[in-house]
Amino acid sequence: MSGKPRLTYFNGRGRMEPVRWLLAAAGVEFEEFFLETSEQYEKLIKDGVLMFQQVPLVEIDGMKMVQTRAILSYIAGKYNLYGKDLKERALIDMYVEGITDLMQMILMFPFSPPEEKEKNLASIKEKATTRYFPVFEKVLKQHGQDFLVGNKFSWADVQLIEAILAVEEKIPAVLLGFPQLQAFKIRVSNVPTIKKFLQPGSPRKPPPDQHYVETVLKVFKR
Ligand SMILES: N[C@@H](CCC(=O)N[C@@H](CS[C@H](CC=O)c1ccccc1)C(=O)NCC(=O)O)C(=O)O
Repeated sequence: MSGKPRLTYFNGRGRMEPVRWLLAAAGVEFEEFFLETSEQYEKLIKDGVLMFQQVPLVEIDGMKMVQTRAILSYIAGKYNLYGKDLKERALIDMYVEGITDLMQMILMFPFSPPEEKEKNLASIKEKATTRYFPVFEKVLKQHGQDFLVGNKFSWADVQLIEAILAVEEKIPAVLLGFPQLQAFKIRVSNVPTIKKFLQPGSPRKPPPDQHYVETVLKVFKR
């Protein structure tokens, strides 16, 4: 047992990517087990390791954690990325949940039928630019601080930078109307642990491709 957290998921972003980002932001190294076959998945279920027969699974501090939100909250709390008090934690929760709603659209995009892709991409652009990004542009403008909550680097900043980069992969000019977010992106990209995660060779996963989609569908026999 190396003592490092052990992540069980596909070799791709999916629901595990925010966990990789948060551990990396905290400067925590981790191991990964990549699900490739339905036999591996069924063995995890048979061994009683997946509480709800689902992944992500993160083995950390002697626990076999499932449910992405619970995993992320635990990591944020453990590595002091969850605000200084209950109110800052509530603000971080609101920001993270909002961004997660946007990321869910991006997560499911590769699984959408070809005839719906154009519509779904337009929907991602519309929600990012009219519902989600304006919130954080206003927060940064109003308090004029480097980070979203308590003028300290937190889980909310990690989730926002991940979302900005993911949306830019699909819509490169998306930040044009958001000068505060442009400055935020540069600032947070230069936080040493984030800078390292953004370099080649880090555990950050590439955008989902057809192989990833086919692997997921094969493992779940969909
Ligand atoms: N609340 C939970 C949910 C966790 C969850 O939906 N896990 C999935 C794999 S994620 C996968 C990959 C997406 O890129 C995906 C997700 C959706 C559709 C197809 C595949 C799963 O294990 N499905 C097996 C089943 O449900 O039988 C959490 O937040 O952790």
